[in-house]
Formats: sequence, C-alpha cells, structure tokens
Amino acid sequence: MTSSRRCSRARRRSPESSTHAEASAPVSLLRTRLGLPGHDVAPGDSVDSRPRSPWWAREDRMPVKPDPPGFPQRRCADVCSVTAAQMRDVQRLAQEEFGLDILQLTENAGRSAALLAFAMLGGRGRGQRVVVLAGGGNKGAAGLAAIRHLANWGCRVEPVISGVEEEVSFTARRQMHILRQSGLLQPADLDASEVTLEEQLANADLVIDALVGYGLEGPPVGVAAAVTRLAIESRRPILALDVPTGVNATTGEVSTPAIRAVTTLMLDLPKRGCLESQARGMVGELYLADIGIPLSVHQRLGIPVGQLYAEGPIVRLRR
Ligand SMILES: NC(=O)C1=CN([C@@H]2O[C@H](COP(=O)(O)OP(=O)(O)OC[C@H]3O[C@@H](n4cnc5c(N)ncnc54)[C@H](OP(=O)(O)O)[C@@H]3O)[C@@H](O)[C@H]2O)[C@H](O)CC1
Ligand SMILES: [K+]
Repeated sequence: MTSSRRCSRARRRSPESSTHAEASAPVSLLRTRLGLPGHDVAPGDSVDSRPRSPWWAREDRMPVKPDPPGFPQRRCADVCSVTAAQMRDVQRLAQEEFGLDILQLTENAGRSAALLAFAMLGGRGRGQRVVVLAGGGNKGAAGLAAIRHLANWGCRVEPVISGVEEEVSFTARRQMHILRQSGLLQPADLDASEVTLEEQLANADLVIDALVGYGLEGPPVGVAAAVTRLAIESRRPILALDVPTGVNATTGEVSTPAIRAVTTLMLDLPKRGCLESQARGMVGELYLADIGIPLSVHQRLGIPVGQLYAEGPIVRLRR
C-alpha cells in the first residue's frame, strides 16, 4: 500500500523527470514547463547564495509581527501536546460520533488562520498582499478558506495551488469551487509558472504555508517541494498552518526542503513535533487555535485540555 502510494505520487508530481532524479531536482519542475534553464538547489545549499531583491520586489512592504499582541498566553509546559496519530483519533471521533463535518473543521481552521494573519499584518487589510500556498489535503483546504476571509477584510490574496484539482481532497475542491465562484481563483492560479510565483512571493507582505501538515509522508516531493523551495528563497515572512511543511508533526524531524516559519498556528492541540528542539528554528512563534472540536471529544480520549481556551479561541504559547 505504502509503496504503491509513493509510486503514484512520484508519477503524478513529476511527469517531466525520471523517478530517481525527482527527489534531487524538484525546483526545475515548474521551470521545465517554461523551458527555462535549471535552477537546482542541492540539499544543504545556503539560501544566502540566491540573489536578493529582484527588480519586481516592492520596497513599500509593511513589516509583519511574528508575535502579534492581544491574545491570551499559556506556557508550552502547561499544555498537553499530541502526535499526528492522536490528532487523527480526535478528528475521527469528532466526525464519526459527534457529527462534526470535516468541512466545518477546515473552515474553522481557515478562519483562525485568517484572524492570526490579519493580526500579524497589524490589523489592517488594505494594501496588504498575502500569498497562500495551498496543498491538496485538509491543510490546503484550511488555507483556501483563509483566502476568502482575508479578501473580505481588504487584503489582496493570491492563491498558489500545488495540486491537480481532480486529485485533491473534497474539502480542498469545495474551497476551490467557492473561490472560483467568488472571483478569487483564476485559471492562471492553477498553473502558475515558477517566475510568476517568484514575483508573487517577492511582493508578498505575508506568505501562508498551507501545503502539507500532519499528512506529510517522507520529505516533500514534486510541486509541493518546488513551491517550498521558492518560498524559502523569497525570504518573506511565513505563517505556517499546524506544522511547517517538511516538519514531522510527531517527531519534529526536519526534511529538506522544509518551510521556516516566523509563526506557526497549530490547530486544536499542539503537535508534539513543533515543540521538539530540532524543529524550533522552523516553527517560530507558536499559537494555537480552537477549531470547534468539543472538549468532551478530548475527554473521551483522555487528553486533558482543561481551560486552554477559556480566555479566547486563539492562544499564544510561550516556551
Ligand atoms: N483536527 C485537526 O487538527 C485538523 C487539521 N486540519 C489541517 O489538516 C491537516 C491534516 O490534513 P490531511 O488531509 O490529513 O493531510 P495534509 O493536508 O497535512 O497532507 C495531505 C496532502 O499532502 C500531500 N503529501 C503528503 N506527503 C507529501 C510529500 N512527502 N510531498 C508532497 N506532498 C505530500 C498529500 O498528497 P497525496 O498525493 O498523498 O494525497 C495530500 O495532498 C493538518 O495538519 C491541519 O493543517 C484541518 O484543516 C482541520 C482539522
Ligand atoms: K488526503
């Protein structure tokens, strides 16, 4: 099962490259489409060697706050953290026995992400550009939901879709449908070239990483890896949803490539991997959002949540 999954992933994600070359040269994927020369970054290469400020980069960007004030605070040590497997159990129970719909959970996740992003932007939407990198799973669906909220609040939001629409989860597909009907997703967003993406990133005030969360299997490959590398090279501030792409939610193991976030908004409960010391440089400031899973779901599974959200639905975690 696992190996056939992986084969189909390699096939789907990297039609232009041979299977064994794929892991080392994902960035050339989008470039290949454009017929441009290669642009490979070897694992361990310093991103400092990349040229800074290209001609299209805006000079008038507002600084974002990685640690916006106004949220209640908790100490990491006082909050119970979970593995990806425990989180899946919570989600399964919430859906199968309590009747919550995954669309509700992803919507709440996306709205929480939008609220924190808005606070990071200083509580002002007009004139702010946000780029949302969306994958094909429920993390992607949450990022896509965030686009609609941030657009309503005056931001200019650009979606970057890293999956083939027919293959993404139904939650992501539903959010894509809503965005398309709202005029927030254009045909060109589904097939952005590397150059377009570099330009979008260079002009972004804030980037939201909604590529791959606790569903990560092995190091990021294919388009998700290519987009991750471009986001790293752009040096723009990144808000990661749940766990930065490329970081293992349970162990904290950091793959190449992996998103280095200024802020990570974990959903429902802290993911153990985000609190591990090896992931520290990747997660940045830590926040936690209630996504509407009843406390009794956690209680049933013996996970003590206590008064975690008693002062508000988004909490800042201090180390
Ligand atoms: N209860 C919660 O905590 C909730 C969390 N939410 C968010 O959803 C994710 C978990 O969602 P899930 O759909 O299970 O998985 P992900 O979205 O994290 O990842 C699946 C997609 O990622 C692709 N993938 C997996 N491994 C790789 C890889 N090595 N390289 C590239 N791409 C990869 C996978 O592709 P497939 O081809 O395998 O299908 C999927 O497209 C959680 O982290 C939160 O962010 C919900 O929003 C609400 C509930
Ligand atoms: K999935």
